[in-house]
Amino acid sequence: MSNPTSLISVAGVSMKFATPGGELTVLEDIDVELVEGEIVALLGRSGSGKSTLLRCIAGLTAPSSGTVAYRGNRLNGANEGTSMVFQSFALLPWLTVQENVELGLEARSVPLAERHERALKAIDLIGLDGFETAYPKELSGGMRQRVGFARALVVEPDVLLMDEPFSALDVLTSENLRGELLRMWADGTFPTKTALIVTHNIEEAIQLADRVLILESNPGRLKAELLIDLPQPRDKRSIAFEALVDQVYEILTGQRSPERNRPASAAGSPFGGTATEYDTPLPEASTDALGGLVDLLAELGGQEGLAEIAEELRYEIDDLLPLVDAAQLLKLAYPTGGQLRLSEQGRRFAAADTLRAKEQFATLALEEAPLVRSIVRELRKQESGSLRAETVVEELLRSYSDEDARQQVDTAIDWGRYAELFEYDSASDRILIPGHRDAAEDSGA
Ligand SMILES: Nc1ncnc2c1ncn2[C@@H]1O[C@H](COP(=O)(O)OP(=O)(O)OP(=O)(O)O)[C@@H](O)[C@H]1O
Repeated sequence: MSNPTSLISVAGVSMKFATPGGELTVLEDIDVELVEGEIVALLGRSGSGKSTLLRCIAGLTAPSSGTVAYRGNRLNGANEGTSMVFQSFALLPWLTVQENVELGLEARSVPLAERHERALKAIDLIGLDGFETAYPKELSGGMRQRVGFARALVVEPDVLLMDEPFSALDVLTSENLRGELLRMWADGTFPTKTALIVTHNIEEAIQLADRVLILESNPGRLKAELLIDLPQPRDKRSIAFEALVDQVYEILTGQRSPERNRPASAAGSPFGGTATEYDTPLPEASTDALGGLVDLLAELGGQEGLAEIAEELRYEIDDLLPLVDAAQLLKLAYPTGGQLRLSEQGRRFAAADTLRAKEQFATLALEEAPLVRSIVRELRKQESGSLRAETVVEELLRSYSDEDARQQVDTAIDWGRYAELFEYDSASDRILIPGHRDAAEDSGA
């Protein structure tokens, strides 16, 4: 049997962006080969660089280093062999369904009559006949995304690129659309040779793909590749499917590097702390949700599969994994083999009354959460016993984006308030040592 034709070759691709603190490496040394006849899923946490890699493959962004080639030819601009389906549908509201679908062909200078004919065929294929003259606002989310698919497929691309195409749809609609696409793929009517789908939904990746590529974050590196050789249609309740889901959770929660991908030029840490403090970001987890997770685990006997927890809570990985990271950082629980297990600390925390739980949390936060510790230390140095939250954000801008820096401070405030290590006055945006509210109001510093 001859080897399948290689359509896309990504070799040594890295991507860096400039930030106020220096360069941020988003993708590092990625090698990916897409061959004819396969569906590949690219899975990773939010911010791991999935969309950036997809944009490099589409030729919409040039990598900082490395190459992307289509059928052996290195890209130098848009990749003519691909078309894209977006999470947000990206339809033009003033054009009808048919006109939106024809757009893809217009960009490739296809004559008018042929455009009409091919658009009607794509509309028919994707189950949109009857809606040719409708405007996007008249359509449900599912129908709008069908237009997104028809517009991408009308050019009959060698490689269909999909950026979380189902994540804006409700569960039933996305299930239905995924099922239809798989049926077309199986009976050979799907007019593309290969498909690459970006997703953060583990079950979706395993349901659709022949191969799942897992990207790790900070920086985005290829962490693992899983071959999924289950026959289609795949039964999500089967033991083999569930075992694969557990395996992905295990990979995603596996030994994470404590070193943050901080910009190369950044040095030092907030308020003169150590480099390690600077490099350990707080996971975006509220104390409420963290307490809820620990309680749930305790109710379940101290251990449960991450997939089962996600299902129970109806959480996506981007909801659950920051909580798991926070529980792990604070030594309340730890992931092992796709399961989450309470530690002795975690058991005590779950069993404690509110006051004791807060005291325990305060000790853990001071020991394990560097930013909380830095803030407490800095507050003690201030005569007013208070500090502008924005000052902390500014310190963090040396190594985080604006949004991430504010999120770090918001999380630290939530943790510190719950632990009663400090208070926060939203009107003045000041963090205060408990009991120093009046002093801060007087000083105005
Ligand atoms: N043009 C840019 N300039 C600076 N930083 C950028 C730029 N584009 C992306 N980033 C950063 O690169 C990182 C990866 O972004 P990307 O959108 O590729 O991740 P993702 O895995 O697709 O995330 P999500 O699942 O949230 O969409 C993020 O931290 C993002 O802020």
